[in-house]
Amino acid sequence: MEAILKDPAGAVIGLDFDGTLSPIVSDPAAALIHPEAPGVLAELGRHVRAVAIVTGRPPATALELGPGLAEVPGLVILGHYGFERWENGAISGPPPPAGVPRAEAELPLLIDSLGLKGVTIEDKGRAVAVHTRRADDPEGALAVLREPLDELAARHNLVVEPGRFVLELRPPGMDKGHALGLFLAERDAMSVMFVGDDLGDLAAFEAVRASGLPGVTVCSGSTEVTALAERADIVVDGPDGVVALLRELVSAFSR
Ligand SMILES: O=P(O)(O)OC[C@H]1O[C@H](O[C@H]2O[C@H](CO)[C@@H](O)[C@H](O)[C@H]2O)[C@H](O)[C@@H](O)[C@@H]1O
Repeated sequence: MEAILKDPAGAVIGLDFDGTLSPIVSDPAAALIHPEAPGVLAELGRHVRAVAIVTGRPPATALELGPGLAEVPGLVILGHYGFERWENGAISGPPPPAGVPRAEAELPLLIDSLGLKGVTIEDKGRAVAVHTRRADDPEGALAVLREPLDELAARHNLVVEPGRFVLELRPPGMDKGHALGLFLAERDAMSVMFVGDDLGDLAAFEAVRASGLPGVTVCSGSTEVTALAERADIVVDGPDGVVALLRELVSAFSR
């Protein structure tokens, strides 16, 4: 943190979206960014080298669920775990893998055959997520789904990304750590902070350490995931705590 405070202009600030900037809700389509987050990110963006949102969401969805984000100066969104990038109003990325629609077509029958109720499917374009938060037994449904989804993913050249009551089938070859590492090099970062809440953010925590830069890892704490808090330098209380921390940073930069 010392290096970031000493030279904000050299700092890259990376943040996850769901559970970090946006409070967790039961319906993924109803998620909305913390009302104060776009404003504080805009202030932060005026001081630091770059602000990047590194998320499993498609960048277009993050912008939809994050009104005001498009106005954050210099913001980059590395979506789909880094496969898709939004910057200056434009989205770029490789063509979506053919395996995703094929796997998705098999999902309703598979879920039905396992006798699961309340399990929902989120079509994300270049990935598909299977959510259990609204199942009768979310934890149990996750356990029942794990092996069949591993098998389905392998048949379609996909991998399973676990998260908060979700198993996502997505293409291999990219993760938040790789995405963050490339971004730090691209921006010639002098220091880095990454804020996340879920298992997919562990790779970004590792990238902070592997970069060799002065870095700080922050966990947006919850009762649902403990693995991140155990590895974080700082733990704050969910998106409210994240916004408060970012506000403190902005005040320190302005002094
Ligand atoms: O990398 P992230 O920005 O954290 O995105 C990861 C997944 O987040 C979303 O699911 C999570 O948030 C939902 C809304 O609060 C919640 O209902 C769900 O239980 C969480 O797992 C999103 O729906 C996924 O597509 C993202 O991959």
